Order: sequence, then structure tokens, then C-alpha cells
Amino acid sequence: MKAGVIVFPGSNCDRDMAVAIEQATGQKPAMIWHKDAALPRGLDLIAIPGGFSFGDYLRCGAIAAKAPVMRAVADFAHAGGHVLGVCNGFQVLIEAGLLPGALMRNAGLKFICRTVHLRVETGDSAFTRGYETGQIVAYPVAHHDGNYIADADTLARLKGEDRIAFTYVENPNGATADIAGILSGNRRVLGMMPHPERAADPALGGTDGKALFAGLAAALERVA
Ligand SMILES: NC(=O)CC[C@H](N)C(=O)O
Repeated sequence: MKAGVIVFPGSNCDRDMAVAIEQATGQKPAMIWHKDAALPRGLDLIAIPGGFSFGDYLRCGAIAAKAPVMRAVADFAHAGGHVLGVCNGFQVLIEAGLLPGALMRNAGLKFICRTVHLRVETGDSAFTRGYETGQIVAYPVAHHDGNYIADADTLARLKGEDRIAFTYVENPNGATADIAGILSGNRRVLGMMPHPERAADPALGGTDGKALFAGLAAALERVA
């Protein structure tokens, strides 16, 4: 699997993401600067990492969503490519219009940095196929704007199309329907607030995120 990790000024989980991908695939991902208008050829996965892109000015992810590379990311997604957005990456995907809804300030108005439990709501995607539907996993969260909001129609569509990937067991931020992560209509774009790449090595205190990267590697591995 050939992966690329997008890097914005203020990204701070880009290297963690690269390590998790390399551990799962045996291949170093390409690190792609936000000003690059063209992607490396032959990518199977693009990861948009967590952080504070452009200092979270305007709204989290709003400026990054207008970066030159995002046009190429949108083309890649529209052509059926797999895209993983974690935390600030989820915010960027929403601001870019690649996933529906909005990410608002946490209901408690505080930055939340701790490990939370999530329920895997669907195993039906390249991202979640390494889990059983209904499995409970522990991932860290670290955000102040993780309160996922969707209107009634969007929520009904997400539920009806089995596009809610993860929910919080105990909602930390006020998110609608306890939503922690959602899939696009073609199930190839996943945005999620919790950090699988921070739970992918025993040295980090947890390994529940490993199955996400292993599942992706298995799903996107090319037959030589
Ligand atoms: N860890 C992150 O990606 C932080 C995301 C975002 N800047 C927030 O605080 O909501």
C-alpha cells in the first residue's frame, strides 16, 4: 500500500501517522507539503493528520481546506481513493466538503486530552474491517473542537447508510448521537476525532489503533 501524509503548518501528528502507517505496511509514506498542487503518483491512501493547521485560525481546518494540495485530495477522493482524516484532519475534510456536518467547540468549552472508549459501529469499510462491529476500543482524544453536529436529514442519512464508523461510549464533547467518526457515501473517506495513530504501539500505552492500519494495509495491498 502506497500512502501519503499531508503536512500543513501546525500539523503535529504527521510523524506519528507516518510511523503507524509504516509499521502496518512496511513502507514509508510520502510526506506531502500543503503547497504541492500535485500528489505523488500511485497513492492508495492519503492521511490528513491531527494538529493545529494554520493555528486553528478562522475555524479549525478552514484555512487548510483551501490549501493547494486539497484540490488534488478532493480529486483523489472523487476518483474513489481512500482518505483518512484524524482530528484536525477530520476538521479539514469537513471544511473541504468531503464529509458532511460541522465540528463545533466542545460542549464543556475545554480542551480534552485523555483516552476514551469507542464503539466500532460498522466493520464494513477498509478502515474498520480489522474490528468486529460492536467492539469497544480505547483511543486517545486531544481536541477543543470535536463536537460533531449534523442536521436531522444528514444524521438520518448517516444512520440509514451505515456511515457512522465510531461512537463514544461516554460522550466527552457533546457530539450529536455520540458520533466520533463518519464515512463518506462510498465508504472510502473516514473522518474521526480520536487518534488511532496514538494507540498503535505498546510504547504509546495502547494498541487498539493498530487494527485500523492493519485493516487498511490488508484492504489496499496490491496484488504484485
Ligand atoms: N489534535 C488535534 O488534531 C487538535 C484538533 C484541533 N486543532 C482542535 O483542537 O480541535
